[in-house]
Amino acid sequence: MSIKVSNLHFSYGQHSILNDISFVAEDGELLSVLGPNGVGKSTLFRCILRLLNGYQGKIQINDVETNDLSIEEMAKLVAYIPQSHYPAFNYSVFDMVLMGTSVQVSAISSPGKKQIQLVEDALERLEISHLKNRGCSQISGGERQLVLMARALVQKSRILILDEPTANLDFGNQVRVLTQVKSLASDGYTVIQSTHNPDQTFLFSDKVIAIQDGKIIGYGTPKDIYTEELIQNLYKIDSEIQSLYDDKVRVCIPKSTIKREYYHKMFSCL
Ligand SMILES: Nc1ncnc2c1ncn2[C@@H]1O[C@H](COP(=O)(O)OP(=O)(O)OP(=O)(O)O)[C@@H](O)[C@H]1O
Repeated sequence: MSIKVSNLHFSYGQHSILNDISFVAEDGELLSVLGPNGVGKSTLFRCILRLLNGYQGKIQINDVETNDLSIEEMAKLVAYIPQSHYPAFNYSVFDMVLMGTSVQVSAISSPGKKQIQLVEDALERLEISHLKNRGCSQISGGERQLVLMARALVQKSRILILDEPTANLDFGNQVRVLTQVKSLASDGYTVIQSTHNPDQTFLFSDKVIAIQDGKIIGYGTPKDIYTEELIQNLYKIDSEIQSLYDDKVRVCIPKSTIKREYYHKMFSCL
């Protein structure tokens, strides 16, 4: 299922945020959105999810404009996974995930065997079945992020939008969550995520868009766009990008963190 954004402009009042944003995310693609704080990544997601109106341009899912779809139709097509947050109610993990099936059952019927099986399958897929009877406020941030992903999976929407899925997670949980995100894309889901980590973006994404000052300043495969110039333009950081393992990995090193003489010694022998 493809999602296509064409010439999108959005402003909060007089404050222009998104300026002529165009990109496509195809079936089975993990597209990452990079950009500094406050650049408009969440605003872009809110436009796609129809939580914000009043934008100019087109947002299409499989060539149908999202404005022509009802909220129910949108929920069947797109699942949103917000940044991990502390839940207001201590629902069990099982119940929290079960809530994702509400798109498939009518308002007056209760979830049946099919929905319960869906929940069991999603918990198993994300390797969190052992947590199913725990309260959502009694699990870790990383586990909670996986619970939110399981809830999105049972919604059975083929497009997943994740707002900084690894925010506040330790390194191990970041890798676990991103590995699951990547595996969902490999299974044919169309996945769009925002992120603040360029190295991980390089490692896990199929495509990247980089936004600065409301405009796309980089769009393509990670290999094409992950450069020192991009890091300078996005974050105003002078960096050295090192390529490892036949360019399967790139690591960004801020030059200011390396002592001058050590820096020269280290890189003159490469
Ligand atoms: N409801 C709102 N009304 C007015 N301005 C807003 C509103 N929501 C966000 N903004 C502003 O719009 C800009 C973009 O915000 P947005 O949350 O989309 O950025 P972001 O790229 O997701 O940031 P971050 O990486 O920090 O999460 C910011 O300057 C923010 O202050």
